[in-house]
Amino acid sequence: MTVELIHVTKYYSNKKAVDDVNLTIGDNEFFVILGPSGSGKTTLLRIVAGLIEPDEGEVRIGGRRMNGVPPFERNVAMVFQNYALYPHMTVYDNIALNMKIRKLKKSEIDRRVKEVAARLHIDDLLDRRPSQLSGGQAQRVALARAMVRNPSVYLLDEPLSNLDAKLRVEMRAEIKRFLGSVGVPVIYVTHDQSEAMTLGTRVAVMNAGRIIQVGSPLELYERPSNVFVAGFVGNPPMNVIPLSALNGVAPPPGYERGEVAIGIRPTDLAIGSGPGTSVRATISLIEVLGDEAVIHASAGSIQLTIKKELREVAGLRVGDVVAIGIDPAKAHWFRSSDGTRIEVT
Ligand SMILES: Nc1ncnc2c1ncn2[C@@H]1O[C@H](COP(=O)(O)OP(=O)(O)OP(=O)(O)O)[C@@H](O)[C@H]1O
Repeated sequence: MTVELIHVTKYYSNKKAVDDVNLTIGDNEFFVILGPSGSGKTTLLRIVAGLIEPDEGEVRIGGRRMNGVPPFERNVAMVFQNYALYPHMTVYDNIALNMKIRKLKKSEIDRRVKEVAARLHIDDLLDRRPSQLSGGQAQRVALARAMVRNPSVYLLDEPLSNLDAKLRVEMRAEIKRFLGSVGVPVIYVTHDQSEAMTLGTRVAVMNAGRIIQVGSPLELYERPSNVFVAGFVGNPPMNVIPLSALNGVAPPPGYERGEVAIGIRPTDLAIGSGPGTSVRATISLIEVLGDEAVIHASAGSIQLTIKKELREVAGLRVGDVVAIGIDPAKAHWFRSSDGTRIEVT
């Protein structure tokens, strides 16, 4: 089964919430749509589900045109941000409902509910109602309900957004384990780049209704196609500095200094002099993140973010003036005019 979106556009009033999206998502793909709030991710997912009709373009599932086909005929399983469990039903009945509607045998329903509940460690919760569940338990019930269905495609809309950090990481692993090899496309929407990078076999970065770049997590990280992707993928974001503000680094061949910006990942900056050039900067903030630290420093109008292992920077204090080494071999280059990437070979 593949999911194809061909020139899909959706307007709200005269604003394009989804703007000419073209994607083909294959079997066995765990496809993540990553973008900031309001970029059109949910609208796109709902178009695949059939909950919203596009104004232009075509949706195909398994090669069949789906425009005008109601959601229940598309055989998609959707897990919503807020779980959308039926409050008056037990966990068991919430999971079983779709199979009851499809008139499966009672014994078969019972077998499948118990099997999926055991896999998701919710087998002791089957008699409870949704109001008696924690967020993480409710999330697993919503997932279980989707997983008993053998759908043509799984659609998940920020299913982990209500969980605390620890449970989110645990659930991420469970989702990857259960849905990573189901043999049908999984489309997963998130605004969290670390979730996208750990879950996705491919990731589409979306902004203002448009797909900005599609690639593997590594491709997006190593070759962001523009400044937006460079700033959205990777934590903390890449440093992007107009070259006119930086002495000692030459622009790429064929460009003037004023035409380009240099991008350097926080992990690629050196503290102290390294290969390349260096700038003197004053440390304004030190954030300790477990065994790593993020140092914020300013050099005139330039703000820099540097990420290092904690033990490497243990002696530094706010207010210290340090040399920050910028190695052009680690640089990404972007056109100042439109933010697009310049390939330097
Ligand atoms: N029913 C609607 N009527 C009018 N505008 C809408 C409607 N639904 C969404 N929009 C607008 O369409 C754009 C895309 O919204 P959408 O919910 O798809 O974004 P999103 O990327 O999923 O955001 P979030 O991460 O905040 O859920 C936004 O500008 C939003 O305000």
